[in-house]
Amino acid sequence: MKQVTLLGATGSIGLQTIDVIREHPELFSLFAIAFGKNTEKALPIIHEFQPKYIVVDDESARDKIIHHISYNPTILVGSEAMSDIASHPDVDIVVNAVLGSVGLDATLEAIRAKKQLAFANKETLVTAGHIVMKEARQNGVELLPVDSEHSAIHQCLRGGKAEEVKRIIVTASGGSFRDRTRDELKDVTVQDALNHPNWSMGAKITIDSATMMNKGLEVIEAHWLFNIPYERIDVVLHKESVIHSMVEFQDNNVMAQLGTPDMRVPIQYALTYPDRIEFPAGKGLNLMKMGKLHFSEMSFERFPCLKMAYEAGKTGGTLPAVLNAANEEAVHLFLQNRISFLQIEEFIQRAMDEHEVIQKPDLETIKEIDGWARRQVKSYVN
Ligand SMILES: NC(=O)C1=CN([C@@H]2O[C@H](COP(=O)(O)OP(=O)(O)OC[C@H]3O[C@@H](n4cnc5c(N)ncnc54)[C@H](OP(=O)(O)O)[C@@H]3O)[C@@H](O)[C@H]2O)C=CC1
Ligand SMILES: CC(=O)[C@@H](O)[C@H](O)COP(=O)(O)O
Ligand SMILES: [Mn+2]
Repeated sequence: MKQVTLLGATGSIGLQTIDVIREHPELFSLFAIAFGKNTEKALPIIHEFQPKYIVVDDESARDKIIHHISYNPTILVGSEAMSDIASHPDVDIVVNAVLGSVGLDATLEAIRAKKQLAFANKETLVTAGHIVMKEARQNGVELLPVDSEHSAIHQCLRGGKAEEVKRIIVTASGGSFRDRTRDELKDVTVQDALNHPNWSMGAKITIDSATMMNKGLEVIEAHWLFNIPYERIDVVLHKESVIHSMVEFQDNNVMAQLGTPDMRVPIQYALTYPDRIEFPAGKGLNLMKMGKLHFSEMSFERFPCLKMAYEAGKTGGTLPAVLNAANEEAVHLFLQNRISFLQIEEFIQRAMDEHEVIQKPDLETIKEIDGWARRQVKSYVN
């Protein structure tokens, strides 16, 4: 029986991880959970699985749950406690499904404690990929991707050697506004942007899909996970999200991974790796029913966020941390109806332009710059 720590239990990936654990009670036990503020979603999980440790973001969340619990878990508050449950000696697998760069310390602690790490928290790798991957190498830990594209690439690479890879082809659905021109983006609403054509996901990543920043973050994530230079990572528009990504090898063979848009599939893959087991609650892919699959060229003019991400990734140093933090803050402001959709990209570009890049930053510098970028973006609104 594997003991699991689930960070971000109340989110979209968190709840789908719970589904996978529920399907396989003989394999997985929920040892610890962390979440932010959503006590309504947390309480049913706590009642059903009775995790030994519960970590919440602040005191008010703890006060809301404490009188509804009928056993004696340890309840802790704050990000340090999140690192503690990610590195607890009794834990076998850590699922990092927290949103944003706030997941960074817990990722590093899980790696240092040599845990099997099922990894959804892409912002961590964008912000501090060089530090995370160095720790992973030193501790002999492989990050098992949960992100559907990276799970696809991981599966395509199985048995292959990195030097045999010609390029990675990451597929992009195009997001909520894929059929609109830039002119048609001026007055779009939050509600419009949250309407992803294929996937049901958390709010922030759904907005990232609409701006194409999600793909930008994923290009940087792929660079770090698979050690591939940016020049050999391409993005192609594929509106059905059936091919989750592809790998082209030196001999022109192309491996693709296909499946229904169901995140429980890559989550289970990361939990059971290197084995594959049944997932009775899922549906198989029916290509006859789909009929056709479509592909078209990506445009940096239509989707400038992708261009910014390539630029940040290639420049390296602190620029990806600025890209990520500025994006997190701008998306937050858009979700609060305080800025327009097109101001998201405008604010990210401005923060990047105002930043003087520091190469090979340490963790402290990264955190400082992350804070700086967030303050800059907030200041653009006033
Ligand atoms: N959703 C998807 O299908 C996919 C998501 N991903 C990645 O997975 C990650 C999670 O995404 P998603 O599930 O959509 O996001 P959600 O917004 O749905 O969930 C985020 C989770 O993180 C928790 N959280 C946020 N801040 C804190 C904090 N300071 N301390 C502790 N917990 C915190 C939230 O708690 P609470 O809500 O209780 O405040 C919630 O449980 C992201 O990095 C995303 O890019 C990747 C591929 C697909
Ligand atoms: C499910 C998943 O992994 C998301 O990151 C998804 O890929 C978003 O789709 P697009 O960014 O391609 O719209
Ligand atoms: Mn993805």
